[in-house]
Amino acid sequence: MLDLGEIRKNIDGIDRQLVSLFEERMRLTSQVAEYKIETGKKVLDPERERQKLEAIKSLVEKEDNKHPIADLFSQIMANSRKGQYMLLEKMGQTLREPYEAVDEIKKEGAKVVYQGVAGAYAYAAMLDYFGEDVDNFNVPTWKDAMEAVKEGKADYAVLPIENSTTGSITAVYDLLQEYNNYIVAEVYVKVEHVLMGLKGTDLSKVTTVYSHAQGLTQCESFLESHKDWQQISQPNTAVAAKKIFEDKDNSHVAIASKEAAKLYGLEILKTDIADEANNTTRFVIVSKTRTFVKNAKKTSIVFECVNEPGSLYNLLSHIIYNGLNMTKIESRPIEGRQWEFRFFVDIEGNINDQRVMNALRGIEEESRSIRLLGNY
Ligand SMILES: O=C(O)C(=O)C[C@]1(C(=O)O)C=C[C@@H](O)C=C1
Repeated sequence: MLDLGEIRKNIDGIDRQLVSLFEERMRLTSQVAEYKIETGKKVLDPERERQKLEAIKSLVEKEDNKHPIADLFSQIMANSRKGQYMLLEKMGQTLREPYEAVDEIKKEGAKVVYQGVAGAYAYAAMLDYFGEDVDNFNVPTWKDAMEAVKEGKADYAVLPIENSTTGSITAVYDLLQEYNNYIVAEVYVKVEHVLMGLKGTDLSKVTTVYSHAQGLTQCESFLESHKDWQQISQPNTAVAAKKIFEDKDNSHVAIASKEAAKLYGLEILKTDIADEANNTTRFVIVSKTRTFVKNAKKTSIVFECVNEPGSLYNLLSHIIYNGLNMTKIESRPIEGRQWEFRFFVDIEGNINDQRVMNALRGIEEESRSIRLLGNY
């Protein structure tokens, strides 16, 4: 009968040797880092790693151990690289481009653009962040909003990026990639649909309800109890509210935001009519300048990795290795390269946080490209 205690004691002895050899190896790779700092040589040396793995595999006696040993040494070298990036960043050898750090994003006198019409949810997000007196204008598309910021016609754009029920707004992610604008803040707006009509509207006399198709779908249960109402969709919820105001017919009602009711002087007939109580949209505030608040807590990046096994895993390992929390990942196809993707990632932390610096450094060195989208 084998003695488990005895076997484990032997394993413990071997592990002690592995740990001490690992530490000795890490000390040597720190010296390599010093050499690389002096000479400007890149940390990642794919040819050396390839040769190393081949050599290691040829050392094993048992064929079955070839794959596990290569796996183990890939990890050891990945960790040695991470240690080297950490040293490089500590020595001030950063690749990060400079930015302006401010106490607060400047809101006074700012000109803001949003997509849609007054009373829409982007409009509510804008008022929420910039205040009621903000100097603003609207444009028909999200791309127009990005363009207005790029051309300096607006200081900031307000764009929806994700909804808690329906997910990411992928077109806006693509625009963040296309334009060299930066995310400087975010705002969460609860999408609270309310029923509105002219002052003194009698619900029992209503014949028609207007809203955006999404608004009608999101209030399905409420509309079930008003089956006799004709449902008519409009380009967006604010247009529906405007229609009630203009048509002056008190048998017509609209489903839109509270802001839309206020804007068109309509009476709120019923609140909380959406099926999903916590329907929230996250909006980003985008600027042309690299100006981030000093106490920013979230870092957004976009990167592309080479199309080979494990490449995404390896890049994300920089986030894990530095103990950071990744709060979001979104993949989008790369135009002109079928079935290749770029990844949008949000991590908790400020870009001045050592751990964030190390992770971004590692991804920068080992990805095909990376861009900092914002720190807010
Ligand atoms: O030899 C080097 O240049 C090192 O930086 C050391 C090491 C390793 O851990 O073996 C780490 C990273 C390189 O990609 C190659 C090898």
